[in-house]
Amino acid sequence: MYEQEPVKIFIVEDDPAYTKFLQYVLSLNPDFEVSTFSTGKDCLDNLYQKPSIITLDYTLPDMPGEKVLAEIKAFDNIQVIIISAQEKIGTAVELLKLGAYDYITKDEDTKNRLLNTINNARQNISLVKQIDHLKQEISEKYEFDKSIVGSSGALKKVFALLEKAVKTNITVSITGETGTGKELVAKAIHYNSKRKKKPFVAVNIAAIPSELMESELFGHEKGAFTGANTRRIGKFEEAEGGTIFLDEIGEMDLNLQAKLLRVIQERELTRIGGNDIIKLDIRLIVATHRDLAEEVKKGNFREDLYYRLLGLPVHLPPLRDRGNDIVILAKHFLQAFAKENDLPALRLSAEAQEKLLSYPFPGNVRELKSIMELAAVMANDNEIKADDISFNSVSKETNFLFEEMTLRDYTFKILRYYLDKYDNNVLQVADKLDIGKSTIYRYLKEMEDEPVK
Ligand SMILES: Nc1ncnc2c1ncn2[C@@H]1O[C@H](COP(=O)(O)OP(=O)(O)OP(=O)(O)O)[C@@H](O)[C@H]1O
Repeated sequence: MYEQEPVKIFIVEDDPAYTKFLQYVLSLNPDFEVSTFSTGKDCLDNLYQKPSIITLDYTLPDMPGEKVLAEIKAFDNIQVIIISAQEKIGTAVELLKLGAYDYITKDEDTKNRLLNTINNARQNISLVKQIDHLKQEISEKYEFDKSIVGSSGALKKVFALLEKAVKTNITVSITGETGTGKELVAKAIHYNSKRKKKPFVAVNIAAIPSELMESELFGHEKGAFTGANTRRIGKFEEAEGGTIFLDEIGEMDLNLQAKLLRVIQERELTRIGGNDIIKLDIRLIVATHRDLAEEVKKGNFREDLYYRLLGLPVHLPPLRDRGNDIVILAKHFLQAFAKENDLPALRLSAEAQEKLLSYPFPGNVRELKSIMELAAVMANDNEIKADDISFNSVSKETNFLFEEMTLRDYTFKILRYYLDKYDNNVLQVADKLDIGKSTIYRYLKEMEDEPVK
């Protein structure tokens, strides 16, 4: 957790004897590189040396302590430890408010307290650096064209909408089958927007029991209901300043829909069991695999909420409608998998590509990703062959059942498939399906009267 390089510390102190004492205390740790200054001005003039920590005597001859502190903090986020001859709680509180890291009085315990405080400050510096680094990494990771792979016309339309979405605070409603990248798109919007330094909070409405959902979203006060032993901050408050992503919004029960509507209309909430009104500054992104307009018609979704949430609608097409994106994504996942696992680069043979292109991917991009990872493991050399690609049986079944038709329509579909396959040879088809010829003719007549969807 500690940085490897020496920690640069400035001692700012006008009493030469105390300077010597502090210098001695800090020299006990070989990681510290200490410089001393006897005036505020001297310290400020040397900030370009970028110290990590400054111990600042509160009463300097040339400038008031608060002023030196304010100028240091304005220069950079340096940890300042105030060292003062008197213990004045009011002053200490003021200085902490101004951004001082700690306040230590000159007494016999100064040595231990100082070393402790410096150690804590070092951890703090290291954490702040790590967080900055991670934030930077995340926003690079979510650059649109780096994170959302594909170049089909269908996806280009999505990119154009995303470019618009990031410029404003408009609510975005994302639709698409499972695994089409709805959450990925929501994150990409957040990390490319002005809110990127603030939290992105995702809530899957389908994953939380409805009786817990209100408290999950809006929080509760201590004692609001049996079991509410402490105050709890809800996801909306957690996302303050940032983005809240409500996944599977179509699964929210009607009761809560009314409460959600109020919160987004007013942009404020009250925790369960509380009275305080909490103002919200959040961006809302919702997603669903359902046709919400249809759910409104069926009475499962409030119409007023539907219009509130619609905002900028972004539809993610199923993978089977994205043409060559299947191959581009397959190669992308192979490359990522090889990199993660220190494997040599993996090629995708022409037959393997063909096999992928002929499959309808009911699980969309998520399914393609796991298929490619398995293929990378199964491959005998650096080339993925058609045989290395296996569509798991669950998917085959779902694929077959995917369109959710009536049994009658399934029968017709199967019949049409076999007739195509056997060049309309009714005798052969009757044999394969183990039904009579006349049954086939009867079905064909029915199909003519009412064509298969
Ligand atoms: N265009 C894409 N480029 C790269 N990776 C993608 C793309 N689309 C989806 N993925 C990856 O596929 C997986 C599934 O995506 P995601 O979880 O965003 O889908 P979803 O639509 O939210 O799924 P669900 O509806 O089941 O929650 C993730 O690992 C995601 O990173």
